[in-house]
Amino acid sequence: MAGTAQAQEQVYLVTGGCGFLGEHVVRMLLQQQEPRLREIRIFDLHLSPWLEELKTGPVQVTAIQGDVTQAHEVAAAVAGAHVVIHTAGLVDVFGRSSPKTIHEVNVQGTKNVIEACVQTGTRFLVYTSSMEVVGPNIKGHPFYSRGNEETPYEAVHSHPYPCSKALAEQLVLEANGRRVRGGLPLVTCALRPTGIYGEGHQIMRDFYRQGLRLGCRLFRAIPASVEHGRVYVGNVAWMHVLVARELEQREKLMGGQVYFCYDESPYKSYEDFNMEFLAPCGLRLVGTRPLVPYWLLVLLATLNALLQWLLRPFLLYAPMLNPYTLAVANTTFTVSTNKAQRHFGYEPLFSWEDSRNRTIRWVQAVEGSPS
Ligand SMILES: NC(=O)C1=CN([C@@H]2O[C@H](COP(=O)(O)OP(=O)(O)OC[C@H]3O[C@@H](n4cnc5c(N)ncnc54)[C@H](O)[C@@H]3O)[C@@H](O)[C@H]2O)C=CC1
Ligand SMILES: C[C@@H](CO)CCC[C@@H](C)[C@H]1CC[C@H]2[C@@H]3[C@H](O)CC4=CC(=O)CC[C@]4(C)[C@H]3CC[C@]12C
Repeated sequence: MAGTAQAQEQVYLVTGGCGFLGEHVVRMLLQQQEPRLREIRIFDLHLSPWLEELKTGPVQVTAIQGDVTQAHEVAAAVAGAHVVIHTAGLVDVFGRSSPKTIHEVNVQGTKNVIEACVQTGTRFLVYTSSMEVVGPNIKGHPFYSRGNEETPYEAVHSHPYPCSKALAEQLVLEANGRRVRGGLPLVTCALRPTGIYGEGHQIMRDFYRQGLRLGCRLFRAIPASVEHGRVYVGNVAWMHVLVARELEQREKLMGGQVYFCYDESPYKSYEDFNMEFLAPCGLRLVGTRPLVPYWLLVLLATLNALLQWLLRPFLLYAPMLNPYTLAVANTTFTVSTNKAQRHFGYEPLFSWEDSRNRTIRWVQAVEGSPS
């Protein structure tokens, strides 16, 4: 009996568990049948209907509607959890939300999660950071090609999203070793995905819809030579699950560390990579070189930013193209590292072929193929 109680003792909390990545983390935790998992708590501002179907399995699934900016709500959700996987965040590089709101959710929300761990005695915290904490910086320095966690880069930000992710990551790493209730040290680490793709990726869906509107075409805007790191959502989720599992055994090695999320996805430009999925769904990318000169794109992006500012009192104008998204899309950033493999034995769970097929099937199922 004691063995059974011991075997099923752990409670995991996934903040943002109804988001694009969060849903994959939750499903992965259940699929992998974490041996000691008794309960998964899903804490999100908006709860999704699919949660209901998960409630019939052997692991208790508890949905908690809450806001990470509210310290008391976070503390109540964290109390009694062994591990917190903090994926909740406001992902906004389009200017939909104010900088203040982005800061509140991403920075204050993360502070609340850390303080809740300390107050309630939760020892293990996995934070979903981002490649954006590195760059591109405000000085316009090129990102790096095939970089790793040690590659030097002057990370200086002005855009609210990367600023907030960088600050939050710093808080999480600095919290490593703090004494939690009961006297034991908090063990934290941060995972930095590059651009995530896969089932549920809204921007991919937006590009697909845009292509359909344009007669099954998309027009190349970024040179094919600018490579942008991408990683499959299932592998990112798997990395989170592995880190959560291994943190206790390897706290000395993993505590306070950052890990880029990587897999076998090929190095390509943002647009060429998207075509890996959109071409089998009937779209084509027009042009082997950008059809619009770069200076014109910069001008359009600046105009969009100006229009957004002018129209803000009346309506929300938030197009995909703005100076920041152009800078990210137009600056090479790819990672090549095996730190996660060395530190906690990570190998991608999904091959590139599998990741690609799953994503294609999702685009086809969501939208239906054009005739
Ligand atoms: N999508 C991407 O390419 C990348 C995302 N990330 C990070 O991964 C994490 C998850 O991102 P996605 O799944 O793409 O975003 P998402 O927007 O799909 O998911 C975020 C989830 O957080 C929840 N949330 C937002 N504000 C909240 C609040 N105040 N209280 C409670 N829950 C709240 C949302 O309801 C949503 O379910 C974020 O922290 C993001 O910064 C990092 C690198 C790349
Ligand atoms: C210039 C346009 C012509 O088609 C293309 C614009 C594409 C952009 C909307 C995307 C290009 C790169 C993306 C970002 C990148 O993948 C890294 C990210 C990490 C995160 O943590 C959040 C999302 C994002 C900022 C992602 C957002 C969309 C792009 C800027």
